[in-house]
Amino acid sequence: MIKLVYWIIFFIGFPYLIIKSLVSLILPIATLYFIYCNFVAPKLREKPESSYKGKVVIITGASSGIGAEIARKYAILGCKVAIVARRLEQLEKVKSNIIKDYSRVKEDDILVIRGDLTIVDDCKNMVEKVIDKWSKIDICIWNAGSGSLIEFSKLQGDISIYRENMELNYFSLVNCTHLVYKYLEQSHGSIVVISSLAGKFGTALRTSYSSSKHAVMGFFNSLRNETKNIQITIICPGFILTEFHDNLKTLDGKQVERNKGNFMTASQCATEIVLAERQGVRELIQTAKGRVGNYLQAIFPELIEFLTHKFASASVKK
Ligand SMILES: NC(=O)c1ccc[n+]([C@@H]2O[C@H](COP(=O)([O-])OP(=O)(O)OC[C@H]3O[C@@H](n4cnc5c(N)ncnc54)[C@H](O)[C@@H]3O)[C@@H](O)[C@H]2O)c1
Repeated sequence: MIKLVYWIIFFIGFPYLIIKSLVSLILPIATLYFIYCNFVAPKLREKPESSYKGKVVIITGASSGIGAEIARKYAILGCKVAIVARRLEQLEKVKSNIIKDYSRVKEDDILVIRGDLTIVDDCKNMVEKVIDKWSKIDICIWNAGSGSLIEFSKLQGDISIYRENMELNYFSLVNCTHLVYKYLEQSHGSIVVISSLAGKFGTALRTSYSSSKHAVMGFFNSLRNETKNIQITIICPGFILTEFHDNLKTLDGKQVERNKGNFMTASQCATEIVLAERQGVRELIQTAKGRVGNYLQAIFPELIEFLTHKFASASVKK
């Protein structure tokens, strides 16, 4: 009988005590670490608004949506802003609206550059123009991007949409980063990459878009390890109210109908992006569901796959 009691203490009592003390030690430490990393450290790192005066910022895809709003935020901070996209008229409109709304932003503070970022010479021209005008580059916001919704099994022997997504969402960023690298090293500057939740999770209909955003995140997460002088911030927005959804490429070329009721505004999205850059955040996932999903994915990938599959089946049907 006494032996049995010893055995119970040995096999249940001791493990119980060890686990309990570990939990009571590890849980508070993990919670404090989480709070420090997510709330305290970013505040401590936050660059003051005044340090942005005169900084040179390049923003790609600034003719609409998130890019246009980011341009506005940096211009208000007193930066010199180069806005880049293919549609010159739209870019001029973005520029004149900013100048009209904020009298302290002058004509000379915003440089409009027309360019298709999938064309290497256009990217070179973009960098040359900025250096000619302001002789330095401090922040690059790689925002231009396009999406697609494709059911893989319906492809008819043509993967051109995959190449187009990759060309703009991945290769153009690699090329532009290569071109600005030495300037950013000199200025100890920043790169902000607008990825997507699709860069963190794979979901149905997004084999093309999601792979291009996964690729770009892989590139910048690796590059971060090669440089000490350049800050790299990756942004993963959820659904944002922009033209992006009207321009999604589909196999039949038709537009996709969407209920946009709960989409975040481009202005809110841009405010969070600029703050993330100021606070030196390495990765910002812009929705609560996305943040929880990201933690769960590391521990229970099957659960996330089950959930994404469930939601995706509904969207494939639609
Ligand atoms: N809107 C969303 O729900 C959402 C969600 C997650 C991620 N994103 C990402 O945010 C970024 C900005 O998208 P948005 O929502 O503002 O959409 P948007 O369509 O308003 O903006 C895209 C911008 O990229 C420009 N662009 C497209 N192709 C180009 C090219 N070849 N050369 C130069 N410029 C080009 C467009 O002219 C436009 O200015 C994209 O990278 C997109 O993948 C958007």
